[in-house]
Amino acid sequence: MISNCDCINITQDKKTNVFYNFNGIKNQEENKEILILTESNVDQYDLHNGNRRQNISDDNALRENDTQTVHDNRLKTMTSFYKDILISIGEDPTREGLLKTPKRAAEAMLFFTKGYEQCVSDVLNDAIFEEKCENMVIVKDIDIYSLCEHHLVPFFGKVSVGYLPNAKVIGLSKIARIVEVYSRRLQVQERLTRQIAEAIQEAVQPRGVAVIIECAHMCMVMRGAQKVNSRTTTSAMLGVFRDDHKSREEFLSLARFT
Ligand SMILES: Nc1nc2c(ncn2[C@@H]2O[C@H](COP(=O)(O)OP(=O)(O)OP(=O)(O)O)[C@@H](O)[C@H]2O)c(=O)[nH]1
Repeated sequence: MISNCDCINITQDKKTNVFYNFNGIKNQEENKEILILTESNVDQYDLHNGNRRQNISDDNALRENDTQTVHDNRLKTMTSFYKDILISIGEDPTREGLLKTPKRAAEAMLFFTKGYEQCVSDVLNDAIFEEKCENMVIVKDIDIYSLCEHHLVPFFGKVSVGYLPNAKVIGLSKIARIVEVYSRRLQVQERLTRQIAEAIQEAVQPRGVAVIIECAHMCMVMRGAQKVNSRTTTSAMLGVFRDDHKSREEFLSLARFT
């Protein structure tokens, strides 16, 4: 903490040198007032572009350093907001069926966005192995559930990830964990696709990475355009997969996208 005024603390993120302020409830343990990002510092975090978390070595998830007290304060604040939402839609939050709903909804939202609690380097856990493998590795049909950042409603589907190793392989489960870190955040499908590809590229420096995602977006199904059967496919091809159509074809055929 570098300065303190009545109800706002200005804090410096040591990794990025970014200054940001929190408002809210006192954290007794650390004698800091820390609660929730304000609108002004969301820009500083470049949350919309996800730029701050592009680089594994500089990946610093927004809620990664939450203490239990900060987590409890988030939950308390969000519960109160959800109660207001119930009132705003004309409901009675005191009726029996809704008594616990604000807290449940707050817990659910924190779960849906739990990717902010982890960064890629945490989940990798050094599970990178030296291996003389030159053939394509594909992990396919990984289920994903994410939240569209425009409407805060779900999009979900499957992701397939392939890479051509270059003397190093990554623990298979870590591919699924990387997918989880980035999908459990507010997202657009294109950025999610790119972030997964770039994280694997950075982790094992393979000859190429291919990521393909197919999702149904509830913002297009349940509201708006209401196109129930629409699916969105996005891909990110890096290295050999971008330059060599045979490798790309092999990936698409093994991942069953052709
Ligand atoms: N490219 C992209 N667009 C998305 C994604 N998720 C939601 N969107 C789009 O974000 C857009 C937001 O458009 P707006 O016109 O600002 O919002 P809106 O009035 O709710 O739009 P409609 O959905 O057309 O009713 C919509 O076209 C959504 O389909 C995504 O993952 N990728």
